[in-house]
Amino acid sequence: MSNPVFVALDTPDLRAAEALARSIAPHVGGLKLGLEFFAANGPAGVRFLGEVGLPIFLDLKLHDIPNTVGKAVAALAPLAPAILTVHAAGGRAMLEAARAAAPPACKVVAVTVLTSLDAADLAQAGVHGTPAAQVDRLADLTRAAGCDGIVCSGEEVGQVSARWPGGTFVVPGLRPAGSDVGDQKRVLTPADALQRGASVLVIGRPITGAPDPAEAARAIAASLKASAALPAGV
Ligand SMILES: O=c1ccn([C@@H]2O[C@H](COP(=O)(O)O)[C@@H](O)[C@H]2O)c(=O)[nH]1
Repeated sequence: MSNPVFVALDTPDLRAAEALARSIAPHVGGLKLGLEFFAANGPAGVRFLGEVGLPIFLDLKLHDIPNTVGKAVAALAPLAPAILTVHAAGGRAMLEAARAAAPPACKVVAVTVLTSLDAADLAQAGVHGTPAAQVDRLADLTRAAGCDGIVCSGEEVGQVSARWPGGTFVVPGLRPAGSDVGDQKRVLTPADALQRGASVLVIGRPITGAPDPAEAARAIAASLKASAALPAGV
């Protein structure tokens, strides 16, 4: 993957998503479509944006019993996503069912600890310890289930990528220095995350909410090159 940035098109508006996608396409490596977009536009919307010509990351964060998740993944397979998310907390059998039902070319990655959560949030949910410890536990479970990688924050990607050679490490919660973090709690800059071992950089509002999204995407790509984190020519 040359340009690791997948832009999160978090909008229910199909035409707005298309316009954004086309304007930033030269500066990103793929499009991430999540719950907001999928709830409004469904599989037809995914096919429509597929015509932009960039890899599609379906971020649906599936989390249910193994039978249900397996069948949902099978139903999504004709959309040929490059990446698909499930929740690692769904357990080993659910992760195995997702991997078995996905096309071989689709990377199935499991969300460990959402980047909008910190240690206090985890404690409220009965998980005591640091986000980093929980990410490690769920990464081990995901790997044992045969999935391709995980979603974690930039704070954990260094430790977890060192433990899992060949894994795919998807990192959201990315903010260029000085930008608004919004609802994210575990954040890092895109260049720092890449240098720590991220494979895929998920960036939404810093691009889509910018006055000039194409310029914001271009500047982020330039920051990756400047930090020597991205191969020349990208
Ligand atoms: O732990 C996670 C998992 C997924 N996301 C998704 O990434 C983007 C982030 O958007 P920003 O606007 O850059 O904050 C969004 O689509 C989330 O659903 C995440 O943030 N954290």
